[in-house]
Amino acid sequence: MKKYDLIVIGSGPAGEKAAAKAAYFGYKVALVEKERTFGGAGVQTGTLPSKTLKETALYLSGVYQKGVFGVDKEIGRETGVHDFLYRKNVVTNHMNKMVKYNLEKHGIELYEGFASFINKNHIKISGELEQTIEGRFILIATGSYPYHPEHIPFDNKRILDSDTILSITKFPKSICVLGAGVIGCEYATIFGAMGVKTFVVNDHDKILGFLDTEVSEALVKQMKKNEIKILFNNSVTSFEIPENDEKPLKLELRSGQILNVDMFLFAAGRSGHIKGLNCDGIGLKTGKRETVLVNDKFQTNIPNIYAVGDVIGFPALASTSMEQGRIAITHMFNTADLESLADIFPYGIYTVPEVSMVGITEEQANEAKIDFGVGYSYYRDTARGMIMGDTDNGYLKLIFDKKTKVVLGVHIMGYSATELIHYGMQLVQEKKTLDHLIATVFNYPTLHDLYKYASYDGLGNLAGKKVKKAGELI
Ligand SMILES: Cc1cc2nc3c(=O)[nH]c(=O)nc-3n(C[C@H](O)[C@H](O)[C@H](O)COP(=O)(O)OP(=O)(O)OC[C@H]3O[C@@H](n4cnc5c(N)ncnc54)[C@H](O)[C@@H]3O)c2cc1C
Ligand SMILES: NC(=O)c1ccc[n+]([C@@H]2O[C@H](COP(=O)([O-])OP(=O)(O)OC[C@H]3O[C@@H](n4cnc5c(N)ncnc54)[C@H](O)[C@@H]3O)[C@@H](O)[C@H]2O)c1
Repeated sequence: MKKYDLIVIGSGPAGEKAAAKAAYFGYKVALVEKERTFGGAGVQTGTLPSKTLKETALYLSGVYQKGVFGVDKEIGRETGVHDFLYRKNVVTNHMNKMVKYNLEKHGIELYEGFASFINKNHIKISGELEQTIEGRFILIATGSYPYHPEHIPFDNKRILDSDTILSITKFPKSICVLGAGVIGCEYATIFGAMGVKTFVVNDHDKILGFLDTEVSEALVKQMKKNEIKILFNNSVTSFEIPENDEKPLKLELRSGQILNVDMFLFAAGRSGHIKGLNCDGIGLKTGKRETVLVNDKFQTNIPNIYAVGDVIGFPALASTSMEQGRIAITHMFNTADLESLADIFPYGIYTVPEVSMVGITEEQANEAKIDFGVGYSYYRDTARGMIMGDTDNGYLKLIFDKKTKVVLGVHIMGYSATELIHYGMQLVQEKKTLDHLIATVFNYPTLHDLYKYASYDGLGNLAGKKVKKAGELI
């Protein structure tokens, strides 16, 4: 039987980065992946496919060219599902090879098959070739899958989840998205940009519940402007699927309304991938929504078994999953480098328009009884925003401590928000002040001016010279 220092289960962002780090430090590593492809939800079904589809939708619809040239680009009649999925397939295939190359380059031994625990050191691999391998340490990085409530008749054709939406063979004229979390909002705005009549059904009165409420409301306004209809405090209670695919699905809502749409996308949560691992059999503690319970070192209740990524639940991001993988290796092998996950990290929502945030929201500042001020700046008021012809009512909002003027939170809605946020993250991490910000020179014209003018606005607020109304949007 082959013996390893470490066996990693899963080749998603968490498993790949952990395996590569352990191998880099000279340990003998095996990685087991149940699929023929590498990269998990990060590469195959989640992060990169959806981000590529967003870019494709922007390109095909010319959303951002409208603001510059003032013309609506009609999505060509001939634009079909093939064009829509083409670039996604190119990116996925390329990144699949990149992950495999990275694992092989580090000398990691790859096993194809389904892994399950025999005991705390032995993993059975089921597949074409059944075998058992032994590991001093085991890392569970099995990710998550779309949760399937019983009352939803998924058929992989028209009633879909975020995995099966990637294999559509026909473009819908209309779609209902259930859930206004990250997946729901991102896909709703992708389909909205493609000119698909889009409905979002959410069981709360707020989309993307963790966002600063003002920003969440600003995104709702933009979605409505892009003709996406959001049905709040509602849900889908029953489904009627006609035999003839040309006829619409009939969805009954909790409110009693009926939606007749071509397609339905479930985007209301995911569960951890622990089925078949035999966690109970070896006494591994698990939690809600099929997650594995870990301590702050990502160690389970069985000391040589660690778990990272989506399978441990929140925050369930590719960005944080990779770091968790690297940190788990630090603790297994005492590499003494990366000890813990940064407590300040950004959220990037790849909607149209993008939204990104770091640090605290107004609601959190109120809850913590912080005496805070706010400062706003709008894309359209910057030279770069004017050149771009901002069509998103994009803006940046700073939240700062009134006494010290230290920046506590940055919130951006608009073009490239997920890129622009990183400067804001540095400000929050390093506790920089508004004075520091206005003394900083940026390239001109760039969108970084947003930071400078939000600072001036904040300082104006402090001095009682407010000229803009808070949260003002066209
Ligand atoms: C639609 C969508 C969009 C997203 N967008 C973003 C984004 O923009 N930014 C971001 O940071 N995050 C995003 N995420 C989240 C991100 O994809 C996940 O957080 C990330 O992929 C988790 O990484 P992981 O390695 O834990 O798991 P996964 O990527 O799910 O990988 C787990 C791997 O383990 C394998 N596996 C499972 N069980 C076994 C077993 N028993 N034996 C062998 N192999 C097994 C699976 O086949 C899979 O390859 C998105 C997710 C979705 C669904
Ligand atoms: N850009 C990103 O970083 C990104 C993108 C996509 C996904 N992800 C990750 O994937 C995870 C899962 O995302 P998600 O959007 O599926 O889940 P989620 O839990 O974030 O959102 C689910 C939404 O659906 C609503 N909902 C739940 N049940 C409902 C029902 N029966 N009827 C109506 N509405 C209902 C919830 O109120 C919530 O708003 C996220 O936690 C996130 O970490 C990240």
